[in-house]
Amino acid sequence: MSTIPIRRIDHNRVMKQASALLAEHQTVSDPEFLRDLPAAADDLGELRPPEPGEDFYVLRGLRVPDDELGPTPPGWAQTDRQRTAAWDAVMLLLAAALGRPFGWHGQQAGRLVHDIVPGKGHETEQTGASSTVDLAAHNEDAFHPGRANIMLLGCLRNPDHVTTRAARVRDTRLATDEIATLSRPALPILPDDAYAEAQPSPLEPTPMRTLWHREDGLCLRFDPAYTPLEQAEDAFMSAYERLAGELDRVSVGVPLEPGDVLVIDNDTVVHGREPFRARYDGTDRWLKRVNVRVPGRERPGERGEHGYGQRTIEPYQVA
Ligand SMILES: O=C(O)CCC(=O)C(=O)O
Ligand SMILES: [Fe+2]
Repeated sequence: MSTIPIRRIDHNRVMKQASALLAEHQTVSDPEFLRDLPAAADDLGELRPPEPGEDFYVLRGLRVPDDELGPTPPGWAQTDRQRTAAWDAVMLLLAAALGRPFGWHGQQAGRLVHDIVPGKGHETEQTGASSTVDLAAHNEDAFHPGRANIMLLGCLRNPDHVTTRAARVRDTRLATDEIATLSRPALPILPDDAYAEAQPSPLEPTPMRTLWHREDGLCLRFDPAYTPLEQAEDAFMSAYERLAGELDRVSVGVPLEPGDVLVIDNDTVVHGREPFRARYDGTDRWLKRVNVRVPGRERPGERGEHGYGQRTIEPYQVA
């Protein structure tokens, strides 16, 4: 259970589409870029979404010319977006071949492609900008009913071979009563530190299910760092700890290399990252992240949740 599924991707084919889009449009935030994206993604050919048994995988084959990237920015807001426009385009092409990329009003200025770099002062947070702490296994944006179905993490740079981790809930072994306990709404999950203006939210926290079911099997909604576990009842807490232990047991280390794109089913897989020491000298680890919605994938138990007032940005439309 410790191997990482790898799917090959053709560098020239993807780059040809990315270059063609960027030749027409200056930046990936052009509305026309997004208008032309679906057709360009179609031309990439079939990209299979994560599926049961392979609900995360690494797309490998893209080559990143390190000297063309420029220095790793000290924070997402300092990214030279012109210089990495090709990689933003690549990430959006892959995302559009799998579903519909979207953003968040409250994250990274609403951008569709997030830059994940270690940030001074954020070392011990439970967010992508941290470094010295173990980033605990979590579903992305678990606090929100509109979170991604699929998440892409593309690696531009990872000089110290820092390991991302992924764990599938369907590999865990839990007792029937533990599954039943975790399938009842119990505790809320609160907005994470990447949503600074949502904290504290004036809205009443919503009790949420940790485990739930999709047509094809068990799913989870898990983010212990933002769950007020001190409010848990004993039976819930022991089931939750069992789940956390099992996720740890089945987790797989994914040391992303430049050009790798990790594709994760955000309903069945949690991800985290080992601690590392940031360099803050322009050579740091640098990932690009895109959230993807798969139309028709409902989470029935979550209808009506307020999502703490956080709103998605969904400019990507398929004709
Ligand atoms: O840095 C990583 O490998 C993962 C960070 C993370 O959880 C994220 O960007 O959502
Ligand atoms: Fe994450």
